[in-house]
Amino acid sequence: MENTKSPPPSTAQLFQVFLRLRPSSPQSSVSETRFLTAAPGQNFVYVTPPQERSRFRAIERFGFTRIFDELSEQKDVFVETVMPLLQQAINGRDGTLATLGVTGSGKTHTILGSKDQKGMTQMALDVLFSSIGDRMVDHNRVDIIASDHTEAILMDAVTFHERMNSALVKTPTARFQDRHTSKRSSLAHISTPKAPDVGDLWVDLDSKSKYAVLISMYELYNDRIFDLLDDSIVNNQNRRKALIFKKPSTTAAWDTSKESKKVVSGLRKVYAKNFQEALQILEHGQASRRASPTHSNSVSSRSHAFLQVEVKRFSPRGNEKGGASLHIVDLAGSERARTAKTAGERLAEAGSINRSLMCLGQCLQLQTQVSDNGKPAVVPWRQSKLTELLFSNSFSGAGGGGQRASMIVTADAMGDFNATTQILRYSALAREVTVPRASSRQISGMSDSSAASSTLEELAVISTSTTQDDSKDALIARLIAQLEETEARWRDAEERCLTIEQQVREEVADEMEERLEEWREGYVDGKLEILRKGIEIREDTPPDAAERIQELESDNEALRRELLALRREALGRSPSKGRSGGRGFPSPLKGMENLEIY
Ligand SMILES: Nc1ncnc2c1ncn2[C@@H]1O[C@H](COP(=O)(O)OP(=O)(O)OP(=O)(O)O)[C@@H](O)[C@H]1O
Repeated sequence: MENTKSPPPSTAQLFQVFLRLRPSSPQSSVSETRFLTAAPGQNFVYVTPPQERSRFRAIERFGFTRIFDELSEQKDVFVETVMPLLQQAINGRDGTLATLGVTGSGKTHTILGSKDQKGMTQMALDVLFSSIGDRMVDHNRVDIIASDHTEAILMDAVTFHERMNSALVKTPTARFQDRHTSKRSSLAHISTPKAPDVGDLWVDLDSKSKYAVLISMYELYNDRIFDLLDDSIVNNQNRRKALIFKKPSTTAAWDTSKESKKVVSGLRKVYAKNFQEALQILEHGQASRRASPTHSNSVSSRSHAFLQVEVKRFSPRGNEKGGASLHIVDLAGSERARTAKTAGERLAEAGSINRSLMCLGQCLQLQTQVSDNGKPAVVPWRQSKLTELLFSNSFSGAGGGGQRASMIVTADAMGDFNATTQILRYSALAREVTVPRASSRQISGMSDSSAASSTLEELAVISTSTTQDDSKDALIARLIAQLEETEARWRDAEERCLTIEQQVREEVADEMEERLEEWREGYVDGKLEILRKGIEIREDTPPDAAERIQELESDNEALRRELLALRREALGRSPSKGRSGGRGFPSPLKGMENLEIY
């Protein structure tokens, strides 16, 4: 990163990237301290990690085309970002303005403004219509305006307004009507914006031409394109039909570009004669847009909204000579499910939003990079519907080269640190990581602002030293100083690595100890359980008395049978067998013949 006022433009750079800081307050923000500081007079912003992280994280510096600090007015932003694109559209080149940022960081505020201030959209329409003035093509000749609009449904603002209103009147239930009208009344500021006045601004027109302005609005919701000016869906959003983004079947006679750019087919295009008509169209379209309250923002946009302002140029006889569009895109905010406390449908929306923004981030990151062969890196803008809509609107089709798109990154200096830094990392045109020379202990001992400003001073010293036109000796001295500086940083980094390693080791040891303890407890409990079960198994159940009597009786019976058998055997062997009172020994079983056996 060089110390120029703006980061060096890259040949591959497609988007100019501006950073806008929104005024933060402890009520509206999530961080307790500021972590973003814009360097006065420079196009860099410094990100200082919150205290609890500063021990391990370096300070980052991001470069942008320009930074608008908290005090910047809507008009300041408009002059720098939209005016060149508006002039470009008048001159026949398409252009895109988009806002990117964490939810609640001020994207919609920038694009549509508030009760007190016009947004970029109202200012662009105001300047456009007041510049065209009476050089508007005859509004009764809608047929000539419609000459090449085979892919669109064209109507004038009066017809559109009538259709929208009659759709509301015909509403089957008051509930839908209420929803739509209450949504519109909450957006009342769109058509009744106050300051700032842009009467002193104008774009240069071709003095021999007449002009016509067509307005269309669509949203990309869950990766599908829906017309926001479709009156048939006023009452029932579920009847919405998704539109296709495709190459048109015919192109205008004046369009000599080799590759015709894709268009959203079947889109309603409303011809507005003046600023007030344009604002009414805008209000209707905005009321149809998906927005829901989330924890992070009470009116969070849940879709990416595209406003297309098509400027057509005609000869005094009414022949179309050219045309180009300015696209103003309000991107839905990236969010963390945990912070936004979303669930169900809201969570699915958030998933789709985050995926498309991730893809956009990749494209933005690659636009500033050069591939190995020295050529600009290929930007994969066709890989998501969002990037295809954004990039093909800006970079294909008719018209020459030059600056065609601007991205305003919005950020809250006291918002979500991680989410904001992530967006800055991929959207910034340049990035530098710096390990502060002051030790982490010194920094954490200072107040936040003094830590940040001392680091800013230090970085400024390092930066300015590189731009001096030194003699060789001075150059050598400077290189030695830089080497020492690098060595010091290296030692510092090594020290921090050792600290982290030590910390990780301690954490791992603690966890192992804990696990071992859990295992030990489990092992002892298991053993005790086994022993308890063993005791239960060995324990004899007391015999039942009836069972015991039966057992003894059967033993008794067996013994009786045995005794009887023995007696018979003994009688059979006796010498006095058959002769009672004979000679010899008296029989041992004498007298037992009549023995009763029980
Ligand atoms: N520069 C600013 N000046 C004053 N108020 C601002 C500014 N930026 C944002 N705000 C206020 O902060 C609130 C949130 O802003 P906004 O709705 O524009 O956020 P967002 O980025 O569009 O959010 P989401 O992505 O959820 O739609 C609004 O009340 C808005 O008025």
